[in-house]
Amino acid sequence: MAELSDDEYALFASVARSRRVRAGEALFRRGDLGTTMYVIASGAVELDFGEDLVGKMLGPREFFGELGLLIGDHARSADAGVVTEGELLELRHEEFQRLVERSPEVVSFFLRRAIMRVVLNEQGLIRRLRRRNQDLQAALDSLRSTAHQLSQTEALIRTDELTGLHNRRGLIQHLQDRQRNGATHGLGLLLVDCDRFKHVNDEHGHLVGDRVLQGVANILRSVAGPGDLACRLGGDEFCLLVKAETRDEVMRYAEFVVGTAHGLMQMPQVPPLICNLSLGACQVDPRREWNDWYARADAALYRAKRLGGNRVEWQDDARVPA
Ligand SMILES: Nc1nc2c(ncn2[C@@H]2O[C@H](COP(=O)(O)OP(=O)(O)OP(=O)(O)O)[C@@H](O)[C@H]2O)c(=O)[nH]1
Repeated sequence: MAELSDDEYALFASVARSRRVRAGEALFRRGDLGTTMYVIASGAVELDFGEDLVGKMLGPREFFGELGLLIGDHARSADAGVVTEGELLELRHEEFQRLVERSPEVVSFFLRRAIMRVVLNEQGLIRRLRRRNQDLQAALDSLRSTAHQLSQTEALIRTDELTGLHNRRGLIQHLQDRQRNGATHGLGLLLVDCDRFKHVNDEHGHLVGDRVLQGVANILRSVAGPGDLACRLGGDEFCLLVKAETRDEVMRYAEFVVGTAHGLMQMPQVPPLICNLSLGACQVDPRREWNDWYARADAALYRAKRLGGNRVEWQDDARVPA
C-alpha cells in the first residue's frame, strides 16, 4: 500500500534530488513545517507519532511526508528518523507541480492512494480514541464504585454494629465537624447508662442483653432530631447530643428518655426488652472540649446512680469537679 509502483518511482526519481542519510539522522520533527516528500531508495526510516500512538517503520519504495508536498507548509505529524543508512529521494512542491503536467495519470493514481492512506490513518485514530474513551469511561466507573464503597466503609467505621447508632469514632468525627463549622453553641449533652444491666445479662443471657441495648438505642434515636447525635459510647453507656438552648430544654429531653424507658418497664416482658436508665445532663460550653463536657455529664450521672438510678441529675458549670 505504501510502496510506490515502478511507474511512480521512475517518475519521482526523474525530478527528485537524491540524498545520502546516516543511521540516527533526524529528517524532521513533529510540528515542523515542511513542503518536502521523501521516497526511500534504500535503508529504513522510522516515524514516531508520539504519545501512545503506534510508530511506523518504512523501507525501500515507501514514501512519507506527502501532506507537506500536497498541502504545502504542513505541520509534520511525526518525528522522522533514519534507522538504517541509505538513500532518500526528496521531492518538493514545485517539482511535483511539474510532474502533474508531465504525467497526470500516474500522479492521479498516486494522489488517490495518498488520500486513502490519510483516511485510513484517520479512521485508525478515531478507533483508538474511541477505545481510549471507553477505557476512560471504565476507569471512571470503577473510580465511582470505589468511592461509593469507601463512603460505605467510612459509614460502617463510624457506626456501632449492635445498635446502628454512631460509635465513639463517629462521635469524635461529628464533634470535629461541629468544631470546624463553629456549631458547638446551644447544645445539651445527656450521658445515659443502663441500670443493673449486668443483672439482665446474668439472668437472661447475653442475647437478651443485646436486645435491651437495642431498645435503649431506639429510644435515643426517636428523640434525636436532625443535627442531633445519638451514640453508643461502649458497653451499656450511651450519649445524646441535642440542640437545646436552656437547662429546661435539655432536661425535657432527659426526662423524656428516662420516663420512656421507665414507662416500658411498667409493662413487664419476659425476657425484658428495656431497662431503667440513669442520666447525667449538662449544657455544652463551646469554649471547652469534649473531655470537659463528658466530665460534667459523668459527675451528674454518678450522682443519679448513687441516688438509686432511674433518674436525671443536672451538672452546672460551677459544680465541675476538679
Ligand atoms: N449483652 C451485652 N452486654 C454487654 C455488652 N457490652 C458490655 N456488656 C455488659 O454490660 C455490663 C455492664 O455492667 P456494669 O458496668 O457493672 O453496669 P450495671 O450492671 O448496669 O451497673 P450499674 O450501672 O451500677 O447499674 C457488663 O456485664 C458487660 O459485660 C454488649 O455488647 N452486650
